[in-house]
Amino acid sequence: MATSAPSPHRLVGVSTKMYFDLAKTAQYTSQVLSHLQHFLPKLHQSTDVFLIPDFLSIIPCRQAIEEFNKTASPPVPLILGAQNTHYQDAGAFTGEVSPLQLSQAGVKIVEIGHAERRRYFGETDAWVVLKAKAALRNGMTPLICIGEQKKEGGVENAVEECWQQVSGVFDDADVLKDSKSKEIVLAFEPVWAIGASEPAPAEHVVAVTKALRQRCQAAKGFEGSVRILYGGSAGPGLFDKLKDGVDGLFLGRFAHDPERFAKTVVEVGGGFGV
Ligand SMILES: O=C[C@H](O)COP(=O)(O)O
Repeated sequence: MATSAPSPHRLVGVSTKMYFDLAKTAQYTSQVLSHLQHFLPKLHQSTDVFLIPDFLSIIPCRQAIEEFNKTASPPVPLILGAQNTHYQDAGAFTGEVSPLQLSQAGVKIVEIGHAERRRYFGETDAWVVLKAKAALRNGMTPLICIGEQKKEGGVENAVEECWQQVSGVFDDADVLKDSKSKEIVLAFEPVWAIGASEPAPAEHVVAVTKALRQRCQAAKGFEGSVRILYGGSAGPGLFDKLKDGVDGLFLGRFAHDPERFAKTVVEVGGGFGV
């Protein structure tokens, strides 16, 4: 069930978008694994960490994680994600990537409705519903990105705009039907804070995410669980200011340095006694 407070089990991750080439992604993955290894076994107990590379890097990343974990004890629990999915499992959809194949490739979490996909590729709220269902029926967690366009509208406007983008998922009585996964993750990413020099102000993020959590709770018939992340110029030093509202962070550019990413993971995880 959607709960009224952030989950004690936190979630933090990075999307490399289309920033890295194949070699850089491979190098980055192995550096992230090495950094995270220092925080075992506490990492296991409190925090889920995900890495969302480009599509072509998904299988090499999975292999790199498997290879690394042959000698890591306990294994580093790095969850693999995808930046998008089609909503059908198979068919005549040239150039698209099937959610069935993503799950077969080892993907556990799928980004849906990112602001860049909405802006450049026309992704709609209706597609978000279909894609969320596609992820869930294939055993993957939908990571649904929502966020208001303009900074000036304040909290109320942001909540309305965000809820409009995702309410179709919570209103759909069948959303969890046939689903192997029962969790939805929302990433609150104000469009104006993505690719910016600094994140949205903490009081804005906390107010909006608290209100969104209430909406999720009030959604009739939704029996799954919800975690809410903040994304948009997130990096080290931020989580503590947001922790009354969010369950974790979703990073972009400010995770490109694997050490800074690991530092952020430690902060989100509550320090791991470091
Ligand atoms: O996918 C991640 C978000 O869009 C945030 O990206 P950013 O931290 O580079 O602004």
